[in-house]
Amino acid sequence: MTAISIRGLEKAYGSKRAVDGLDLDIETGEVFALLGPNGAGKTTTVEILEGFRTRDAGEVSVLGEDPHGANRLWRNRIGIVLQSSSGLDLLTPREILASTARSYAKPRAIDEVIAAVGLEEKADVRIAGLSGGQRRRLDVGLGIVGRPELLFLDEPTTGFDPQARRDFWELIRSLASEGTTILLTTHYLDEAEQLADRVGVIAGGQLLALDTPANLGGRASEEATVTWLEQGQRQSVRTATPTLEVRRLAERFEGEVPELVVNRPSLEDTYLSLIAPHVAAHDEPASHDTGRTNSIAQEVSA
Ligand SMILES: Nc1ncnc2c1ncn2[C@@H]1O[C@H](COP(=O)(O)OP(=O)(O)OP(=O)(O)O)[C@@H](O)[C@H]1O
Repeated sequence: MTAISIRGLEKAYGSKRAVDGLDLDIETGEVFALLGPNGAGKTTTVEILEGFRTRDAGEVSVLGEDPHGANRLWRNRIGIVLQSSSGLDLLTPREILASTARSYAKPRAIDEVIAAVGLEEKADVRIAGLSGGQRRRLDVGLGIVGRPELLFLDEPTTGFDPQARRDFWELIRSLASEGTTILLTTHYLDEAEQLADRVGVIAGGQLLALDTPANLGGRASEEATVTWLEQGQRQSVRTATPTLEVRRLAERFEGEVPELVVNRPSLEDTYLSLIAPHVAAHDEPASHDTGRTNSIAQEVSA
C-alpha cells in the first residue's frame, strides 16, 4: 500500500521554483530518506505533505487524504518532528509529553516514550535544563507519543553525540519494525544508509535519483579500488572484479597481503557526484522561517 503519493508537485516562491514537478511514492511501512543540498526543496515538500504549506500544482495523497485542509483525525495519524522546538522551558519533559498525549486517541504510555528516547534521568527536570541533544530527543518523543502511522523526521539527529545517534537509530528501527512509515530528511549520509529502505535525492526541486542506499546511482556495480602495500609503496588498481584481484594478490604474496583494502564508492561519494552539477559555489542560507510551528507546543503554551 502507498502511504504517500506525489504527482507533478510544484511550488514556487516568486520566481524561485522550490519544487519543480516532483513524482514520488512512499510505501506503507517504508523508511524513506529524502536527501539534497541546502535549498533543494526538501522542507517545502515535507511541509506540503504535512499540510502546513499550500502547493501550486500537482496531486498529493498522504494516508489516503489530501493534506491540504485535512481534518484533525488525519493529523492524529501523523507524527512530526520539527527541526527545532520552541520555548517550553518551564515545563518538564513528562509534563509536555503528558499534555500532548491527551490530544491523541491511543497515545503511548509516557514512561515508554521517555525510555524510548533515553530521557529517564531528565524526565522531571525543567526543559530549560536540557542540553541541545536532550531537547532533540524530547522533540522525537513528542513526535511519537501519539503512536503515529506516519512519522516525519526533519534532520532528527542534528546536535546528537555519536552514542545518542546510535540510540536514536535503534529507536527508528523499532518504530519501523512496528510498521510505522517514516519519512526522514537528513544531511547525514551514514544515517540514510543505516536507516532507509530507499533514498531519494532532490536538487532544484527535482528528483535526481531514487533507489536503495546500496544501489543509488549504480553504486553496487561501480568499480572497486583495491590497495595494498608493496616494497614500501602503496599500490592500487580499479577493477570490476575485486575478488579476483584479491585472490591474485594472495597467491603472489603467498598469504597475507600487507595493508589490503577494498573500497567501493561510499553513499556520500555517489551523492556528491549526483548533486555536483546542482550545487552553486556557495550554499544557500538555511531554510526560511516557514510559519510551521509545533502545534502541540502552541496548545500547551496557549
Ligand atoms: N518562505 C519562503 N519564501 C521564499 N523562499 C523560500 C521560502 N521557503 C523556502 N524558500 C526557498 O525555496 C527553496 C527550497 O527551500 P527548502 O527550505 O524547501 O529547501 P531544503 O532542501 O529544505 O533546504 P535545507 O536543507 O537548507 O533545509 C530555497 O531556494 C529557499 O530559499
